[in-house]
Amino acid sequence: MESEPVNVKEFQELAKQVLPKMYYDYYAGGAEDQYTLKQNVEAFQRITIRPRILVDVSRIDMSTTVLGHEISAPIMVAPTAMHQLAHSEGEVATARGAAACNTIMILSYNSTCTVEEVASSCNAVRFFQLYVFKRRDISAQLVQRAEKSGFKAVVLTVDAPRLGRREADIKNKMVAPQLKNFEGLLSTAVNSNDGSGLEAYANETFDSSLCWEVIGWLRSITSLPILVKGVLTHEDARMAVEAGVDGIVVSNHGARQLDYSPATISVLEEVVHAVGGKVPVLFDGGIRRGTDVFKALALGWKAGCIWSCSKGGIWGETCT
Ligand SMILES: Cc1cc2nc3c(=O)[nH]c(=O)nc-3n(C[C@H](O)[C@H](O)[C@H](O)COP(=O)(O)O)c2cc1C
Ligand SMILES: CC(C)CC(=O)C(=O)O
Repeated sequence: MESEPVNVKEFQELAKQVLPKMYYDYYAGGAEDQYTLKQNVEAFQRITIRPRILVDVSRIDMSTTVLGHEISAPIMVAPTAMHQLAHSEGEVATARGAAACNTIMILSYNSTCTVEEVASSCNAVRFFQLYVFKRRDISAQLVQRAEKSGFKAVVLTVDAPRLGRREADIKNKMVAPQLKNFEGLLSTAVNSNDGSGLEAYANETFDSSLCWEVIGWLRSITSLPILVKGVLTHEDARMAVEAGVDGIVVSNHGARQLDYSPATISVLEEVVHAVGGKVPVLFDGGIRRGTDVFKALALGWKAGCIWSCSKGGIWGETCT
């Protein structure tokens, strides 16, 4: 590319040029036929905007609050694993970026930098994304380390009882590195001769028996607010509210888990309606532009509404 990139698509193209194929495919890919991956973006493209004229827009304030934390715009950093596969500074650099933009970063449980390294690198408000291992003691330790390091919320990912079947990772024999957070606790390194090492790591460690009981368990080990990430139906949204969560993230994990799950923008209204403003609703999947953020906002009427875009490195909230 001759000139500076001007949109997320162009950044993605640059990434393809410079990253090893195994890593690019891991970052960019979805599960199985990648039908939902395509739909996440195309469902946004099908929504058009009905503009109104002669409205004074000379002074715009996009700032908002998420769980009481003020951010400059309804955009935050979604949790994505293993940033050091793309850059040696990894999540520390991402956190600095979030701080510079005055927004919140959600650090992945599977980060390549430790929670302590990220915490000491900048003053960004940070949330901690959690997977629950079969070894709950290890997950508890991580949550408690995050809390001690000043993270402000736990985002529990619930759409990965098993890792999605990502066919590119299987073909590339995707390597799972040793993650520093777990050094001395558990081996995460899988160099697989037989398919995706990442899938082997996840299937070995993630607790596939997880059910609603986990919310009570989490409450018993942390005083941080708890958000549930991976809600796609009104039934589960209501159950999450009843379970006492502090927030809901509408997400299909960037189409990396269950292929043929709906495009997230197509279920946002259903979830927002079911939640009825009781807790904030966050959103991610397919956001690639500011107009996508606007569309998600417009569909999140009457509720605090948050959304994210990992490919563009953004997330956000508004309140109407
Ligand atoms: C490379 C990559 C790694 C991810 N890692 C995690 C993770 O560790 N934990 C998690 O809850 N979600 C993870 N996600 C899902 C994102 O948090 C988010 O739900 C999704 O990427 C949003 O869709 P989008 O990629 O279309 O913006 C990952 C997504 C990508 C692309
Ligand atoms: C290491 C993986 C389990 C992280 C993840 O959630 C993902 O790749 O989507």
